[in-house]
This record gives sequence, structure tokens and C-alpha cells, in this order.
Amino acid sequence: MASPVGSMPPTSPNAVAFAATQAPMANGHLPNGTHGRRIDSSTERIQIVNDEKQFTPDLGAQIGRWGLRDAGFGYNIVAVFGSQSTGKSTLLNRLFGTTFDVMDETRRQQTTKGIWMCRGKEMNVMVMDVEGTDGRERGEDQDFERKSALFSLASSEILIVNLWEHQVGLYQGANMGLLKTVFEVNLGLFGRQAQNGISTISTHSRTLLLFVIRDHIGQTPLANLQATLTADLNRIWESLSKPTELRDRQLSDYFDLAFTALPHKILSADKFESEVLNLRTRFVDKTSEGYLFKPAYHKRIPADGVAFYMEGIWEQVQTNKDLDLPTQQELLAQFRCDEISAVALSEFHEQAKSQKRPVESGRVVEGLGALMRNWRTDALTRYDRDASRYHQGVYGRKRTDLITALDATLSPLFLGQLKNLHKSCLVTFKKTMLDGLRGETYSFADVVSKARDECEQTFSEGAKEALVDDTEWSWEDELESLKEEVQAVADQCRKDETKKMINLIERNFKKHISEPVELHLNKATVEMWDGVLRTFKVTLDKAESTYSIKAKSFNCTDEENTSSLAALRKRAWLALRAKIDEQTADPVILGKLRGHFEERFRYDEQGVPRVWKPTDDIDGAFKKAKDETLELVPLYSKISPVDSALEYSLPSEATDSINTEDFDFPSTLVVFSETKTMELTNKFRRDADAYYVEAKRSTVSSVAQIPYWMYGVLVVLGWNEAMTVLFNPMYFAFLLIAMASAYAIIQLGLVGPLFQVSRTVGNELQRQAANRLREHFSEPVLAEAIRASSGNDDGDHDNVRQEMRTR
Ligand SMILES: Nc1nc2c(ncn2[C@@H]2O[C@H](COP(=O)(O)OP(=O)(O)OP(=O)(O)O)[C@@H](O)[C@H]2O)c(=O)[nH]1
Repeated sequence: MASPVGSMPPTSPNAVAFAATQAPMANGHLPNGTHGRRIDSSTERIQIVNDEKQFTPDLGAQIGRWGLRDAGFGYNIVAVFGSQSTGKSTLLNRLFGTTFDVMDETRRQQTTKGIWMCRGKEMNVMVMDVEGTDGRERGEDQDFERKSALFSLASSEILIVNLWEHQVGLYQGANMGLLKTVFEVNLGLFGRQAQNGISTISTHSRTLLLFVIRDHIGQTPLANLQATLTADLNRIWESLSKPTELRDRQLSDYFDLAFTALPHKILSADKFESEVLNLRTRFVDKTSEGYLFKPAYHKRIPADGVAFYMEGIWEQVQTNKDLDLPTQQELLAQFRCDEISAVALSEFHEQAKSQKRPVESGRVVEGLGALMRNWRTDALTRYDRDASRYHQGVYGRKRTDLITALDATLSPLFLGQLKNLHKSCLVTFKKTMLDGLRGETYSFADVVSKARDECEQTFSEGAKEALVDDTEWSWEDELESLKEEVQAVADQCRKDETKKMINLIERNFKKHISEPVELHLNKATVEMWDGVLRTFKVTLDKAESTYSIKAKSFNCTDEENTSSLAALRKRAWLALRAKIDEQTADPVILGKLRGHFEERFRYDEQGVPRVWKPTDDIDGAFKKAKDETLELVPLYSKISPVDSALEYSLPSEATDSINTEDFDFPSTLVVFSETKTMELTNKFRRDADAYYVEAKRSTVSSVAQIPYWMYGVLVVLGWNEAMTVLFNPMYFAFLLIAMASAYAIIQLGLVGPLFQVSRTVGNELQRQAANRLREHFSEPVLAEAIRASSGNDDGDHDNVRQEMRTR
């Protein structure tokens, strides 16, 4: 049978067309600087590596145009390699509906240059058509075929090894040399993984080598060909120079082998087509028994990362570095995860920014926790959706980084919210407490505990709401600090309330002692202070018990109670002293002394006012009353009860926190100092002397009365003058005129006014006259009075004279 190769034409029509549009590339070479891109969008193919070994930067976009970008893992990659012009492109086009160039039948020339990729028709398969090996154009240069083989192996799940039936059993003809390279590279790939301690062979690294034996005429059964090929492969495997640690590895540890044969395309065209269709079913129908795209072969690269992944592999292949698939995957994953994370983070920042200002301005943002949880979940979901398909280690690490970045943004919001919550709860607590303290019937402890509970509950609820799951944030410390502040506010308020209560009690105390104390002090007896102190103590006891009842609801400490009671006692005592001071002020005490004196001097034992007669013992009565009254001054000057049990004392030092000014209790017992006593005594004496003088004067006044016989003398002496008026016509006429005037006045009703005027004038005249008469008659009596009083009190002459003059 003639070799089909020999009948193949050197150039295909497509290649000619392509050469026409890419003139400089007719010889397979691209001009410098073009990066060798040849994108034929109409046939949806792309040359991913040109024949100058440059990788296209457009693969990612092309994958997008194929609609595979969001396919995730739902795609497959298959590659082909084999000798030049062995019908590889033809096979791929038949199997996957791709549009790779096929060599013109009439010429025999290399068609596929570099590596091309095309999407399978109506299937998520990326198919790579790789430049044929043993290329006449490349001559001895095996660099590209090695690299392309390496690349195909690293990036595809299934590597179709295309060979003629007659090549089976040949070493170079069947590309066994190339396969040996592939196997060695394969070991190189997994060698590092094994050295790193990952001894198990990754299932992701398994690859299916599908041997497609072309132009199978059936003389040699497929099983025999398969055995030959397997034996050849195992022999190659044994001859590989393996790393020590992989010495025991078998071919089957890394590769699955599958074999199929296709009849002659031209001689048995129908059978060829039907067999191709059968083979296609194994690629397409997942339910078919021999389905080839097993999950174990998948490289686990998400579709949107394929371009970057392949570029990385090619770069490593190009630079002859060890092809480290995990590292490549990691690099890819790092790149993509960073990108995905950045996108998620930027959207997240936009969302978080909206609440930053309100929180910073001190506002408690309602439902901030829910918002933050949503933003966080959204960002992570976005990240997980796109990044979880990449290398799990990198994905996980980047996820942790992303979470750290998210939490770093959310944490200030959380802390700000806590701070604002703290402030607002404290304000509410104060308000609730003050509202509750209105009126008179509240229980302070109940009000405070209710407000405190509300405050703590509000804070806890708000703080819990603001929490974000899976964070180590805590709000308990803030709650503790809030509790401390609430306690401080409550304490301060309790102190204020206690002060208010003490003030109220003090006011009531003053009201209650005012009248009894006044009464007692008005009754100037020896037991006067007993009465005052008894009243004081009874009222104070009542005040103290009022305090104790109230203090219970304030939850005051013993210390506070002691302090408050001390303050209350002191203030009560000072209130008493103020009352005593009021009652012993100069005019008041002098009034009391005067009253006391008057009672004894101006009234007799029956309380009847005395009318002094010259015969009365004014001096004796005066002295007695004065002495008795002066005895009162020492009585008033000091608070000293007769009954020592009623004595009261207070510690002098400042024992309370309410009044801290100096307080000297013994000094508060003294009402009048000695100087004051002297002063009062003197003042009283002057008053008493005046009374004495008045008494004396009253006797003088009675002596100075005009005797009735004087009026008789006046009639007798005036008789002649009356007769003269009656019998003198002129005087009589005057009399008549006067009488007529009087009559007219009476008739006109002017008697009243005239009488009033007359009486006023008369009174004035009478007063003047009386003064004259008194002056005339009292001088000798005064002299006698002064003489009489000189025996009693030598120092009072001037006073008496002065008083007399005033009066
Ligand atoms: N005898 C025979 N000829 C075939 C078969 N399949 C394809 N051909 C022919 O072989 C020639 C080469 O076909 P291609 O599909 O271009 O081969 P290729 O391996 O892709 O060639 P390169 O572009 O060099 O990689 C074409 O003229 C095909 O018609 C086959 O199964 N048997």
C-alpha cells in the first residue's frame, strides 16, 4: 500500500490564503515586533505560540470571545502531537469541529506552525494543534518540538499521539525519542514535588496519552499494536535517567494510556468517518463508557486563568527552567487571587466609606453590624466565587489576607460605633435617671437600677448587633468602662440627691424649731435652755429618722450615712444657733429685757399698770426690777441647760463631706461674749433709767395741774370787763356783730370747719402754754430727782439729764 504521505500536496489552500494576507509570513516567519499574533476571528482560532516561540498576549481575550471565561472548571484542554503531515489537523477538525488548517492534498508541506488553539464546536473544549515533529523546515533543531511537547503535556488533559500504523515499532518514526523527552520532563515536573515531601502523585498531574493509529488497515490487530507501543513506552521509561527518589515510579503512576485506530481516510473513507465519529463520542458523551475527559486529568485551572497559566508555563519552557506545575499554579493563583481580591476590596471600601463619616461624627448608625456583615460577606462571596478555583493554598492565604484587610477597615467602624454607643447610653442613662427623680415619691435605688439596666441592655444589644462573625472583636471591655462611668454618675447623683434631701430636711427642721424655740426664749426662766434643747433634740431625731428612711432607698454606704448624718446634725445645730441669734439680736434681746423690766416696774403684782404717787417707793421698785432683769443677761449669754442630760455636743472637726468649713462647737454654745454682755447691760440700763425718769415725771405732772379755784379768781377779776362790754355801745355793737357773724356761720354750716380750725389753733396755743407752764414748774422737781437718784447710781446723772432733755 502506497504511503498516504507521499500523496500529500505541499501546501493547503488555507495556507495560501493565510500567506496572502500575511505576506512576510509566507515562509513561516513573522516580522519582528508583531509578537507573531495571528488571530483569525472568523474561524475563531488563535495562534498561541508563533513559530518564533512567542506567546500571544491575546489568549485571555480570545477565551472571553469563545465564551469560556466564566466556565470555571467546566472546560477541557486537549492537545495533539505527532509527526508533520500525519493528519493531525484533519483529525482534530473531525473530532471537535475545529477549523485548523489542513494541508492541501496535492502538496506536501508543513501546515501548522507553532501552536494553535481553537474552541471545539458547541463544546467547552480548548483544542491545541501543535506543530508537527520531525519538521523538514526545522531540520535538526529539536528545541521547538521538545518545548511544544512539554507545553502540551503541562497544559492539556489529554495528549493525542498521532502516528501512522507503519510507524509503530519504529523508534524515531513513532516519535519515541520525543516521548522519551516528554517522560523525562514529566519526571522533572514531579521531581520537585516529591523532594518537598509530597510523595503522593497528584491526581491533577495525571495525563492521558491517547495513541491514535492512523491508516490502520487491520492486518495487525490493534491489540498487537497496543502491546508493541506499550512495550516500547515501558522500555523508554526504564531507560530514563530518573531522580533517585523517583527510581521506583512506574509509567502508570503518571500516565494513563489509551489506544485507538482509524482506518485509511481515502481508501476506507466511510469506515474512517464512522470510526472518527465513534472516537468523537468518547470526547463528547460523558455517559459513554470510554469517556476520555476524566476529572483526574483536569489541571484544575479556572478558565479565566488559563491564558495566564499557559503563558507562565511557556515562559518557563522557554527559559528552560524546571517546569514546576504547582509553582506555576501558585503564581497564577497569586496573580489572579490578588486581582480578584483587589476588585472585591475596592467595592467593599466604597460601601464602607458611606458609613465612615457618620460614625466619625459620633452618631450611632442603626444596623451598622448588619451592613458590615453584608459588605464583608459580599466581598468574600465575590472573592470565593472567582478565586476558589485557583490553587487552594494560595486561595486560602489570599482569603486570609483579604479578611484581614476587610476587618482592618471594619474594626475602626466597630470601635467607633461602640464609643458612640457608650456616649449615647450614658446620656440616656443620665436623662432616664433625672426623669425618674422628679417628684417626691421616687425610690432612688429603684430609679437608678432601672436606668442602669436599661443602659447596659441597650449597650449590649447595640454592641452585639455591631459584631461581625468570625472576628475576635469584643465589646465587654467597653461595657465594663460604661458600667464604671454609670456607677460614677449614679454616685454623683446620689450625693447630689443626698445633699438635696439634707437641705430639705434642714429647711423642715428650721420650720419646726422656729416657733417652740422662740417661745422658750421669750420665757426667760432658768430652765429656758432645757426647753430649747429638748425641742432641738426631738426635732433632730425626727429629721434623722426621715433621713434614714430616705437613705435606704439611696443605697447609701455606712460611711456616707455617717457623713450625711454628721452634716445634718451640724446644720441642725447651726440652724438652732441662727434662730437663737435671731432671738438674741440687739433690738430683740433689749426688747425682751425691757419687757421683763416693765413687767416688774410698771405693773404691780396683779399685772395692773402702776400710777406713781409721790409717796410711792419708786427707787426701790426700780432697783428690784432692774436687778432682776440684769440677771437675765448671763442666762441668755450661754446655752446651758439645768438638766445636764439635755446637754448637746458635736465633734468640732469637719466630719462630713458636705460642710468642710471650720467648726468649733464649744464656741457655738456662747451666745454673748463678755464684751457683748457689758454692752447689752449698759444699753438696758439706759432704757431702765428712762423708765425711771418717766415714772418720776408722772408724779411731777400730777403736781403741776392748775387748781380749779383759779377759774373762780378769773371770773371775779374779769367781772368789770364783762360789764364794760355790755354797757358800752361800741363794744356791744361789736358783740352784736360777733353774734350775727356766729349766726351766719351756723346758718351757712361753717361751724364744723371753723370749729376745727379753732380747735387746732387752740390746741397749739394750749400746747405752747402747757410747755411754758411745765418749764416754769419742773426745774426745781428735776433738781430734786437728780439728787435722789445720786444715792442709787452715781454714773447715771448724765444719762438722766440727757433723757430728760430728749423728752
Ligand atoms: N492517508 C491519509 N491521509 C490523511 C489522513 N488524514 C488526513 N490526511 C491527509 O494528510 C494531509 C495532511 O493533513 P493535515 O491534517 O494537514 O496534517 P497535519 O499533521 O495537520 O500536518 P501539519 O500541518 O504539518 O501538522 C492532508 O492532505 C490530509 O487530507 C488519513 O487518515 N490518511
